[in-house]
Amino acid sequence: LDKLEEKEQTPLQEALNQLIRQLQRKDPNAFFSFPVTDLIAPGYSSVIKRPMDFSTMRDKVKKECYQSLDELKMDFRIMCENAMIYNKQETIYHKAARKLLHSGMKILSQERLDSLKQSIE
Ligand SMILES: COc1ccc(OC)c(-c2cc(C(C)=O)n3cccnc23)c1
Repeated sequence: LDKLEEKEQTPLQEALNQLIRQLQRKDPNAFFSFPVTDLIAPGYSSVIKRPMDFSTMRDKVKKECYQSLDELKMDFRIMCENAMIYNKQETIYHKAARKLLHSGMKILSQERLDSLKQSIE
């Protein structure tokens, strides 16, 4: 297919996109929607070696970079931990990241992922 023709989503891609939608609802300020730039966060790229955000996750789903649901969980954890490393504890970003990580780990619990995996096989 050339670039313009949409490819059919695999069951794994559908499950991944559904999880990302559920996780993004826990980020109402959209602090995690797009990559953090050095413009809005001075020195960010020299502190954070593995940047991650929801738009990058969506791109990775589209490019079939994720081979499992657990790989999405790893990127989600990295995204939240990055914010808790770069931003000091008292900042809104650090607090938002801790809260997002907590609620996200429920959405990505082993039980939830195991039952989703059953439905994908
Ligand atoms: C104030 O509105 C926005 C809008 C988008 C943002 O990141 C995509 C952020 C943002 C997001 C972050 C994070 C996630 O560390 N951040 C850190 C320092 C300064 N700004 C941010 C803030």
